[in-house]
Amino acid sequence: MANGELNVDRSALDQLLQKRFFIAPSFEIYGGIKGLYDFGPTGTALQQNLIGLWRQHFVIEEDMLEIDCSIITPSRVLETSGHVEKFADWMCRDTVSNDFLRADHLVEEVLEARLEGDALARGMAEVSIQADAAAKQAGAKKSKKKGGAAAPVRLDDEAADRFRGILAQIDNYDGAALGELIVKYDIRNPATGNAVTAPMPFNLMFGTSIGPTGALKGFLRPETAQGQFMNFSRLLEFNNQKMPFASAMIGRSFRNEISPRQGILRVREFTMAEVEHFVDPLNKAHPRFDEVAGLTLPLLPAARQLEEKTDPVFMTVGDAVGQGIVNNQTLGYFLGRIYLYLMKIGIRGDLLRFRQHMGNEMAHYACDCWDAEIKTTDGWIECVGCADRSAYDLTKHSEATNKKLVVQENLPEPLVYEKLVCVPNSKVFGPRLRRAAAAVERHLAALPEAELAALRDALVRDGRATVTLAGTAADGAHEITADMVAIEKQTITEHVRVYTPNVIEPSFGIGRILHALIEHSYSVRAGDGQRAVLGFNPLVAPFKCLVLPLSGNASFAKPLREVARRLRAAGVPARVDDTASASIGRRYARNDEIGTPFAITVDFQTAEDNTVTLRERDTTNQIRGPLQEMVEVVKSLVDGASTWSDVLGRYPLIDAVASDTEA
Ligand SMILES: Nc1ncnc2c1ncn2[C@@H]1O[C@H](COP(=O)(O)OP(=O)(O)OP(=O)(O)O)[C@@H](O)[C@H]1O
Repeated sequence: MANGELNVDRSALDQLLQKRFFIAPSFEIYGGIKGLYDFGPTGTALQQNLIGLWRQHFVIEEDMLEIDCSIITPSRVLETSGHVEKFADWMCRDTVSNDFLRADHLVEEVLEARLEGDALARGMAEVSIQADAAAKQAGAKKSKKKGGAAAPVRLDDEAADRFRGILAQIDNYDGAALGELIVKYDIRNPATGNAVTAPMPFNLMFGTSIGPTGALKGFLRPETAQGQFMNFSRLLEFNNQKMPFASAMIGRSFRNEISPRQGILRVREFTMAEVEHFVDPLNKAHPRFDEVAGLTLPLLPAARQLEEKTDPVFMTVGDAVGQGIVNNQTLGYFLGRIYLYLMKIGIRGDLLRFRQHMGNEMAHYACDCWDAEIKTTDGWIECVGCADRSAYDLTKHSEATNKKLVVQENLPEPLVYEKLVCVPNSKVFGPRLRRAAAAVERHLAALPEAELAALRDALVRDGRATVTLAGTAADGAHEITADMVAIEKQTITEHVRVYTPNVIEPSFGIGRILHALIEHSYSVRAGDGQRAVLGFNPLVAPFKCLVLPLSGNASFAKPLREVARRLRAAGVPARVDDTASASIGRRYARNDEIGTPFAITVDFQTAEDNTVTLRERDTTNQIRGPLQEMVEVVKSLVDGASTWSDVLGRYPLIDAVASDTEA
C-alpha cells in the first residue's frame, strides 16, 4: 500500500470485529447503549497484550511506580482540579428533532461534506480520491462520514480556501467562535437539515452520590491522573524523596460523550494508561534523553497549523528540543518513547503524526502539549496526549487541603539572602486581634514582598493600616497599628529548597490505539474468496498459535493434545480448532481473521513419525518437523527470538497439507 494510504472497507471490518467477537455493543439484547462496548475473547486478549507491552515499555523499562486508585471521586477533588467547571465540550441541539450534536464535530462534518461536494461538482476524475485529498489537505481529524454521498455543489475558490483554513484549526475554536461559524455558514444538522441552537457547554463527567444520604456528591473519574496527584507525597516518600520520578496507572475512565458515533474510538467508558512524571521546574532535562535524541519523528508544530499546513515535518527529537519546538527534554523524551511503543505494537509509521496543541486548544495551565494522532478510516485521531501540566494540579490540591505537596531538597551549599519579614510584637498583637490573631499572622507571613513593603510604608506614613482576609476563619478587615509589628529586612539562611514539581503527562487511550492497530493490520487476501487477514505481529496477536487436526480422524486426538499441552507449558496462548465440520482451509481462514500468526497441524504422517506442519499466516508457507521442535520454533517466533525467514533457512518449505483456498 502506498505511503500514507489506508485501504480498509470499514463496514466489512466492523462486521468482522463483531463476527470474530473482538467487540460487541454492550447490553445488545436490550437494544444497546451508544458509546458502550464489550470486548470478546479476541478483543480482550488483544487489549491485554497492548497493556502488557505498555507496562513493559513504560513501567518496567522506566522504573515507574504503578498504582491503582479509586474510580469514584468526591466532587471536591474535581472542583479543585477544574473539571467540575471546565471539563466540557460545546454542544448544539437540533431545533426540531432535539438531537444533540458536538459543535466542533458538526462544523467539521458539514464543511468537509461541502468540500467533498465541491470536488464532485468540479467533476474531477477520481472523485473519492480528490475528496479524500481535500479532507486531508484540510487536516480532517475526526471526519464522521455517515455514508450518504455529498451533494455536488460548487464552491467559489475563496469559500473552499476558507473552509480548509477553518478545518486546519478546528480544535482552536471555542463555543462562541463555533457559534459564529454556524450562523455565518448556515450550518445545520446533516441528518435532518434543521437549524441548530448556539453551542452551550456540556460537562462530560458522570455524576453520582456517595453513601446513603446522597449528600456527598461524586463523579466517575474522567482520567486516572487525579488519583496519582492525591498520592504524590506517598509516592515521593516511597521513592526515598528522589526526583525526578514517575507514577503510572492503567484503568477505566468515564466520559459522557455527547454523540458517540465512531465505534470504540469514542466511547463513554474506556481504558486509559497514564504516566505522571514529576520533575524539577528549574531542570526539565531527562537523564535518558540521549536514547531518543536521534529518533526522527513526524511533527506538526502549532506554527505550521496556523499556516494551514497539515503535513508533518520530519525532525529528530534532539533538534525539536534544541530549536525550542518541543518545550523541554522530558517532553521530548516521552514523545520519543511514545513513538517507539506505537512502532513496537505495529502502528504504521506513515500513518502517525505528533500534532502540537494550538493556543486556544491547550489547557490554560499547560505550557506545551502534543497529541500522537493516528490516521484511521475516521481521519486523524488523537490516541495519546502528552502534556506538560506544569505545577497546576499539585498547587491547587495543596491550596484546597492545606497539605504540602512539595519536594524538599537539601542544598549542597546553604542559600543566604535578604528578605523583608513581618515580626509581630507579641505584647500587643495577640491581645488586640484576639481570635483573629493567628489568621492575620499567617496572612502577613504569606504576603508577597511588594505588598509587605506597601504595608510598611502605610504604617510609617499613617501609623495604621487595614488588612483584609478572605477564605479564612477570620474573614474581614482588621486594623494593624505601627506598634503591633516590625517589618524589617532579615538575613535568611536556607539549607533546604522547597518546590512544587511540574508534571509531564503522557496519556494513552488503549481502545483508540487498539482500533487503529486493527485497521493498520487489516488486509484482504486477493484471489482467495476475498478473505480478511489481520496481520498482527506475534507480540500483540490475541492467540499466537492455532492447533488443529487435518480432519476428525480419531487418531489425531492424542498428538493434538500433546501439541496443545506443550504450547501451554511454554506459555504460548494457543487455540485448538478441531471442528470436524469445517475444512482445514476454512479453519485457517477464520484464524487469519483473528490474526493468529502460526498454526500447527496434526495429520496422518504425525502418527507415523511424530512430525507436524507449521504454517505462517502472512505467507501461508508451511514447513514440517518433529512435534516438540515445532513447538520450540513457535515459542522462539512468539518471543521475537527468531523470524519466519530465519526458520525458513533451517526447514525446507513443503506443499501445503491442505489448500488454503479450500474454504
Ligand atoms: N471518549 C473517548 N473514547 C475513547 N478514548 C478516549 C475518549 N476520550 C479520550 N480518550 C483517550 O484518552 C486520551 C487522553 O484523553 P484527552 O483528555 O487528552 O482526550 P481529548 O482531548 O478529550 O480527546 P477528544 O478531543 O478526542 O475528545 C486520548 O488521547 C484518547 O486516546
